[in-house]
Amino acid sequence: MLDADLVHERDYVKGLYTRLDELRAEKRRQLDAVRKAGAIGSMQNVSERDAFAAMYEDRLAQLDAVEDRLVFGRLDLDDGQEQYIGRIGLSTEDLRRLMVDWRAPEASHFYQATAFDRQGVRRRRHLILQGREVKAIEDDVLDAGMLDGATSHQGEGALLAALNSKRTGHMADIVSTIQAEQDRIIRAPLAGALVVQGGPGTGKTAVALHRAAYLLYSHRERLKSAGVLLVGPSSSFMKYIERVLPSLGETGVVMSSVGRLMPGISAVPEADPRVAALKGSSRMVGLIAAAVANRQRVPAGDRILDVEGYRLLLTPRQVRRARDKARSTGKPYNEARNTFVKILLRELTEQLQSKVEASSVGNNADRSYLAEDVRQSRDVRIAVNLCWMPMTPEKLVSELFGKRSILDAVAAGFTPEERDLLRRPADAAWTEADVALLDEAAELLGELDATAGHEAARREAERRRDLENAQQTLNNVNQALREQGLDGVVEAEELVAYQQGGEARLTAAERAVSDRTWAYGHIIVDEAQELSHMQWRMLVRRCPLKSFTIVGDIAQTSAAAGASSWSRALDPFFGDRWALEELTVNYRTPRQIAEAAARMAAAAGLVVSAPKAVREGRWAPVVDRVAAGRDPDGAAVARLVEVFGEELAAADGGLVAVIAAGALAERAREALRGVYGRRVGGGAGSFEQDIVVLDPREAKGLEFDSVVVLEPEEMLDDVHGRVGDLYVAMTRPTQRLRLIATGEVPEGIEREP
Ligand SMILES: Nc1ncnc2c1ncn2[C@@H]1O[C@H](COP(=O)(O)OP(=O)(O)OP(=O)(O)O)[C@@H](O)[C@H]1O
Repeated sequence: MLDADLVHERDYVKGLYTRLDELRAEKRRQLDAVRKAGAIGSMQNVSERDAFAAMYEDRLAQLDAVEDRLVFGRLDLDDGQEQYIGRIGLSTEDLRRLMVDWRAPEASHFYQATAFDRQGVRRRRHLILQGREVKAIEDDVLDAGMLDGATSHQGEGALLAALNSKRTGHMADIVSTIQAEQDRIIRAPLAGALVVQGGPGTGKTAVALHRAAYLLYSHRERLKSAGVLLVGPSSSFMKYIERVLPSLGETGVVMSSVGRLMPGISAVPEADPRVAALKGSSRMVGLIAAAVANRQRVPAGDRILDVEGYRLLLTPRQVRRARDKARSTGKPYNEARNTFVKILLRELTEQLQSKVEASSVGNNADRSYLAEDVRQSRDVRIAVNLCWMPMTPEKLVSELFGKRSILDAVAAGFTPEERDLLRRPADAAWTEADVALLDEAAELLGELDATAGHEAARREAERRRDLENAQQTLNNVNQALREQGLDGVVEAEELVAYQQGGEARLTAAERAVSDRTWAYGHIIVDEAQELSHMQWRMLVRRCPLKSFTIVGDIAQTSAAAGASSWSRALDPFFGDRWALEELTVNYRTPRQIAEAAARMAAAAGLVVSAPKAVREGRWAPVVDRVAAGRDPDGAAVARLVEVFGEELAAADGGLVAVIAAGALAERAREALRGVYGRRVGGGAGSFEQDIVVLDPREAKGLEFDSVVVLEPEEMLDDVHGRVGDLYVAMTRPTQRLRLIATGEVPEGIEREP
């Protein structure tokens, strides 16, 4: 028999879905009306109608995105009120509130209240839904007085149910079970830099994403036009998290991996850690600056230039004076070049004028064409360019690392070995380490096209005009709707609010990604420990207000140029103006596995903040020792194939990952493909399959039901990786871990306390 509470909640939740359906129907009606409005002639033109149609489609998509687990909580307050908490706010037509948005201030009690600090909450109820139906309810009674005669509900807690659920290859939101320490971080003030340190599985990524949604909700005014940027380590990671924000009703966050922050460039990882370390170091600041300065040259001697048959003289002194004047403008290289060119052209024109006058005595005809003659002269153009070449970041960096003579001229402080590491063929793909250098160069070079600034101003003016037109359209649309008897369906305020919000979404998300110089209102960095000094420079440039949320785990650093301490990484940019918060509970990895990983790390000398695991696992880590024979890698892979059926069975339809370093990963993938065919994916973007083979760096930030690590000892040596890599690999599973080793098993893994 269903108890009365469950019946009550089912009724209430049914009502919420009914209201959601009504709103959807209303939006659909508005959409149809706007489409028809064009036909009756009140709309100004088709593009306006399309703009409004797009607006309603967008609204509908938002309402559709919150279908799953629309509501998840209820608070019973001291004053007798009941408050339902869900993905969005909902009210009745006469504005009686039915459900509070989880990001609203009053919803924070749902996540924060405890028996010791009740915050006016008597009871917190979790509603566990399947489809649209309440399957179970679970109460935290905070006010002891309520326990008398009250029913208590058994069953798996909402949190444990979420943690035990099968992984899908895409991250899910945690909005219904955010824990208090996470909630405090999500709702932390916008200003300043907040660093969130936490061991594996503590929900750093989840917190980062929910914080993005929270900030956009509660600081919409400030962030709507500047936007929020969320940066992750790789494109596979961005793919893994891409569904979370839409499920929270947010589509306005710009998401990018560090390798994609320069518009038009899609970088590959830097294969050689020594190169990554060198290109990430602060020494590159001086090198790039020197490379830029090197492109301004004073000729060794006088040059004779032919202009329309007249011989003009360009002296080193002239060039030096023009260069110094241009530099003193303080403008970037390409913009200062305009000053340089103007000065030289003027001086050469004066020379030409004297010569022309000397050769045609008494003729004072218009000489204005002379300046044009000088400008058009091939000799002059070559001479000016040799002194100060217009430059793109790509050309500068490509020639710096591609031409030995240029590198030797500017890299005095670098050893020959270091110069060898910096060399790259001109046609090589740009790497993630290069991107930060290109950005540094772009900053020093400025716009290549002198008219680019004007172009931006023109676009801005156009955008403002569009906005005004849109306001005008608003009135027309309402008029059109009224004519169809739909009076009042579209509120003017609603449309204006949408227009502002919609316009912001377009500006922040679409304009920002194509503009290197875009200044974001806030930047959230995930796996921040991986960033090099040069990458930090690139990010800080994109948020002059220095409003940052920085999440990561120093112990998981694997990038050669990554951080070994927050202070060392951040002090150069934020001084002591950053606050540190810590997450202390591991929600992913079962206790036995988390402890083995922490013991291994400690034995290998890595200091880790090992969080407390929230769950006991069904399995201790399985260690499989295999005779190495003549081909150890072959033996490990053979064993993998042999036991893989067992792992699939244990994962019971969930995801199984094989993590191996270097060439071994490729071999394992081939072997598994031989047996499981297309079920086996590898590397970035393959998480639709239920078997994935990855190297530890690709596995960063991801999780799987079951994980097999091949040759763990190999991940500890410097060739294949660092302790952090094995630590990352071992902490990916939500259920089960197996290690296959032909040699030593790293110390600490097998020893139970
Ligand atoms: N409050 C929560 N409720 C439910 N699940 C949670 C909660 N917090 C974290 N999780 C889950 O724990 C797992 C780990 O979270 P997340 O990936 O954000 O951790 P992380 O700290 O970024 O880990 P890592 O540093 O190892 O990559 C995810 O499956 C996430 O959904």
